[in-house]
Amino acid sequence: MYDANGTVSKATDDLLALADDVVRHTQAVAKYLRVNNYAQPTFAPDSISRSETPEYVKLHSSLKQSLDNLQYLVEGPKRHFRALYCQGYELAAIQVALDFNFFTIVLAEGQISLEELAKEAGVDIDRSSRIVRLLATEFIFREPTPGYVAHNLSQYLLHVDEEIRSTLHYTSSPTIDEMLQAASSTADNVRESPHSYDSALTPFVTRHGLPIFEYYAKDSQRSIRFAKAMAGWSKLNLNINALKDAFPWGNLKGTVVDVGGSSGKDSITLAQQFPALDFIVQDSADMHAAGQKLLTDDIRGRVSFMQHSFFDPQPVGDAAAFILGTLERSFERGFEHGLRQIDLIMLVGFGGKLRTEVEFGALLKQADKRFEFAALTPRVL
Ligand SMILES: C[S@@+](CC[C@H](N)C(=O)[O-])C[C@H]1O[C@@H](n2cnc3c(N)ncnc32)[C@H](O)[C@@H]1O
Repeated sequence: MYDANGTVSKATDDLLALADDVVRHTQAVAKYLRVNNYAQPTFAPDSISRSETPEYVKLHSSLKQSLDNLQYLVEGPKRHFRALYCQGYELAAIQVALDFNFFTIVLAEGQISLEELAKEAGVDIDRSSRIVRLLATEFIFREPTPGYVAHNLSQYLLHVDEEIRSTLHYTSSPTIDEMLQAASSTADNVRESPHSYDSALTPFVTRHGLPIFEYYAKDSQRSIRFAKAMAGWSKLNLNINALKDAFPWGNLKGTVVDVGGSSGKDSITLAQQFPALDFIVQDSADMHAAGQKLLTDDIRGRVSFMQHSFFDPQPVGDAAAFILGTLERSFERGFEHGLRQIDLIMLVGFGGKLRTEVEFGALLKQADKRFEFAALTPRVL
């Protein structure tokens, strides 16, 4: 199977050796949690949080790599494709559950009969039950007694966190037809322009007829959901400690400009931590409407929103720093799957790509030679 450099490693090309690796890495994870007084994960519905320290992320990544290799070796390519091929149908089930509010109808406590769920959702019991039962195999719902549905860990998270629910919804819902539909037009888009691509002709444009942010500019409701989805996306991906630690924010004084900062989640988090700094979040008015709701009293006076397009000259001339929010870090083998997914999201939605540190530095210099590259924050872990 594959080692840290992505090459085939003889040492682990053996079922029992891989199983040993899994045990060894699991022991390391459990020990780290114990020594640092973190709770051990359980299947209890509210066992949601996991440590976000760089040490934990590294241990988790090693374990995951061994688990993935072991699973692949056990199932082989036929079963692997069988599972991959069916993922679209699982997303379809999630779409129905999101559109018909299953995640809010099934409460965080107790259980509800499938009949009642179907009635409240306004969907027949036959299809409601089938959707729930497929999602129960994905740790989303449970059927503790026949005919009754209760939350599982993932449903609990979706029930209590509207931002994460929005992230899932904008990615997968057919009624707000966005990213999943755009992704399904990727091959058509490549056919339209097989040898080059740019931000004007993305799979999103192929599918929806106009670029993503023009699409949002025409629809306030979807735009606000997108802002919430960005906040949820940060929660799913961002190692907030890494963002805080990646740059000596404490040494700065003055104003930090968060360019294309959406609802300002990054700025809000940093403002809570670094009281000497003010933040200006630049984005569209709809993103700001969503951001205003996230402000807490302790930082209200230090985080402001400015409607500004990054294609126009930067009006804040004396900023202490600029945050260019969609930075991703260069690949590390353990994170590669998640990063490669982001790379495709960038292609589908924006005609963009994931850049390594070197590529990003070159891009900044191309924009203006006076830019100094300060730090690349690990955003996807
Ligand atoms: C992918 S989101 C990233 C949000 C946030 N920076 C983060 O990293 O989570 C890109 C953001 O850029 C904003 N945006 C797109 N075109 C823009 C423009 N011309 N000027 C300013 N912001 C823009 C979008 O509204 C959106 O909020």
